[in-house]
Amino acid sequence: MLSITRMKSMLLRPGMPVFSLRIESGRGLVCFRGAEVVALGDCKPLQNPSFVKFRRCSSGGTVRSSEARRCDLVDVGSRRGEIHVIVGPMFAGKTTTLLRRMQSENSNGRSVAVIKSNKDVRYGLDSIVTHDGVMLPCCPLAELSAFKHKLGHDAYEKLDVIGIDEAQFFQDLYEFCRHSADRDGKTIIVAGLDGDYLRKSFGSVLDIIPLADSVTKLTARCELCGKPALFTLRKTNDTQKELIAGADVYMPVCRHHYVSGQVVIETTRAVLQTQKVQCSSPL
Ligand SMILES: Nc1ncnc2c1ncn2[C@@H]1O[C@H](COP(=O)(O)OP(=O)(O)O)[C@@H](O)[C@H]1O
Ligand SMILES: Cc1cn([C@H]2C[C@H](O)[C@@H](COP(=O)(O)O)O2)c(=O)[nH]c1=O
Ligand SMILES: [Zn+2]
Repeated sequence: MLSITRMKSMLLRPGMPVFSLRIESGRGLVCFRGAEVVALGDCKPLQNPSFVKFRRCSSGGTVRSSEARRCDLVDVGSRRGEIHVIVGPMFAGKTTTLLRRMQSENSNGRSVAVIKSNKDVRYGLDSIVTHDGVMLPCCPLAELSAFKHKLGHDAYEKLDVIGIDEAQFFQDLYEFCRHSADRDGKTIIVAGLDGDYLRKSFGSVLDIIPLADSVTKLTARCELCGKPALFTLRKTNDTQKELIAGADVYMPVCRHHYVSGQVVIETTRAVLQTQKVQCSSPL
């Protein structure tokens, strides 16, 4: 633990690497090397810090003779971050579960916000919408790193819970979840596809499993036999990984019907390819 009193007697020593501290309320002039504070300005005392989070100064580099840097001190000790991941095939209830969890957090008096990828415009842009048509306002983004700036620093500081839908479309998912939970003490609830139509890892969803407090894999109903559906079958011949669509293109299936269905689709694709080659070659 670092008390303000320990900070008083430190003097700047030129040529030292400098970090910065952030405090939740107020701002301070403080520089330190490792856990040693090397200079102190008009800092407000930390409210009973169980520990303070050290971060390298945004300007980085070393301290020149009499220079001090404006930075904040944050007492993150009282806020413990969490990460909860909800995965499964399409139509498994991932968005429904996320939406219900966010409503529950909100009714418990916690401040919540939901983000979704701006790639998903199937049912509208500024709401997350389940396949049943249930909606919740959200912030559509291309990258999660834009969220704090878009929401505003003070509003972000007040947030307790952040929901992320269609997480497979965010390339910066890992770093956003890590920083928001570890550094900022937020509860992050992530909903997304674990696999694409080929049952391959989709985006960074599987990468955040090692960061997670909990992982929930949901199932849908197999459209062909009614058994639990683990996978998403693409009914068309499209082969690109990202194809925004609903039941017109995709259906949830069990393992048996995925394997048999995939065989039918691959055979059809091969036949069509052969016909295309024959049609294009001279007689
Ligand atoms: N084959 C299916 N199995 C399960 N639910 C289905 C199926 N087809 C349509 N649905 C509907 O989809 C809803 C789940 O929608 P949603 O939460 O948006 O799923 P996800 O986000 O996982 O794609 C279910 O409540 C159900 O009404
Ligand atoms: C399997 C698969 C899906 N997608 C797209 C299709 C939808 O727009 C979303 C998933 O929506 P949901 O909330 O899980 O129903 O992802 C894709 O681009 N590629 C795929 O392989
Ligand atoms: Zn089946």
